Amino acid sequence: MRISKALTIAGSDSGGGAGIQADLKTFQELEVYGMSAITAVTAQNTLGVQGIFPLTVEAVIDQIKSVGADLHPNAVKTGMLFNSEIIEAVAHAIKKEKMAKVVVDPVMIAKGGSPLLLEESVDTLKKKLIPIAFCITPNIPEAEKLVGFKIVSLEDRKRAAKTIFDLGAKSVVIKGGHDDGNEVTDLLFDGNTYHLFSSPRIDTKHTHGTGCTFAAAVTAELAKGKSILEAVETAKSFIHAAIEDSLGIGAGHGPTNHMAYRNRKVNV
Ligand SMILES: Nc1ncnc2c1ncn2[C@@H]1O[C@H](COP(=O)(O)OP(=O)(O)O)[C@@H](O)[C@H]1O
Ligand SMILES: Cc1ncc(COP(=O)(O)OP(=O)(O)O)c(N)n1
Repeated sequence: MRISKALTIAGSDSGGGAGIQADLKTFQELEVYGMSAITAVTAQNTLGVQGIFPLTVEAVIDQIKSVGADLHPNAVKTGMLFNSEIIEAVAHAIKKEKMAKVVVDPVMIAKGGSPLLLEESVDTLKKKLIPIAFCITPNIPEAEKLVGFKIVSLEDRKRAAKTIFDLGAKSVVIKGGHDDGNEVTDLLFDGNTYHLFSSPRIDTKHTHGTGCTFAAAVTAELAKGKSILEAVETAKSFIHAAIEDSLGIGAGHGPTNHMAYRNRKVNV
């Protein structure tokens, strides 16, 4: 059996809904072998983030090197990177290990408001990581931080996607969860064409880890050799099912159901 492999370079969420945990669950559900390099440990649950403990640059680099030297991932995802030192080291290691198909989820602030990236590190993200991204997946507030203007209309979103593309990413998905309206629309710009992916908005507070899960699904599909268009299409279906069938656990913003997409396929 020839299995596709994906590496996530991200923070650990003790609550299991976001970060490394969400990524590995998503890889597994999409039949991709998952590997991890942890950048920071968070004490976190559905009520918020109670503690953040970044790892040393050496610890992060050694994990990426170990995976690169032996297991050769077909695609890589980055999530919470927390500070400029970690961003620079991760970008350097990815290049040194010649890792391809890098999906950058530019995680900045958790839904509860806790900063998962230092404000002063946004510039490092733009200069060091975006230029090596095959795909970058900001939500609307993250895209606004990257481009420096407000995104209100679809035209603003298209302009922002092109501006981020011009920083060096090969494709850009600006997700629409933070927009309003009865539909949630994600916008993909592949350098030539703008593609829209819409679904009905699910009325729920259980959306913890949606961004991580979506980007991990894109990464898994790219690892299997799918095109960016196919990967985003599957990721959108995966996250929609995961939100719709959410587990209702925890007293706050609960996680999504990473098993939902598979269960639906099994039951058709
Ligand atoms: N209420 C919702 N109903 C349906 N899909 C949603 C909802 N909220 C987010 N999504 C989807 O989840 C993914 C993550 O979106 P978003 O919330 O913008 O990112 P983040 O979790 O990074 O803030 C996107 O694919 C988006 O379309
Ligand atoms: C360790 C860790 N990484 C990333 C996030 C942010 O995840 P996201 O998918 O954007 O979802 P919310 O946390 O914003 O609901 C995180 N919380 N923890």
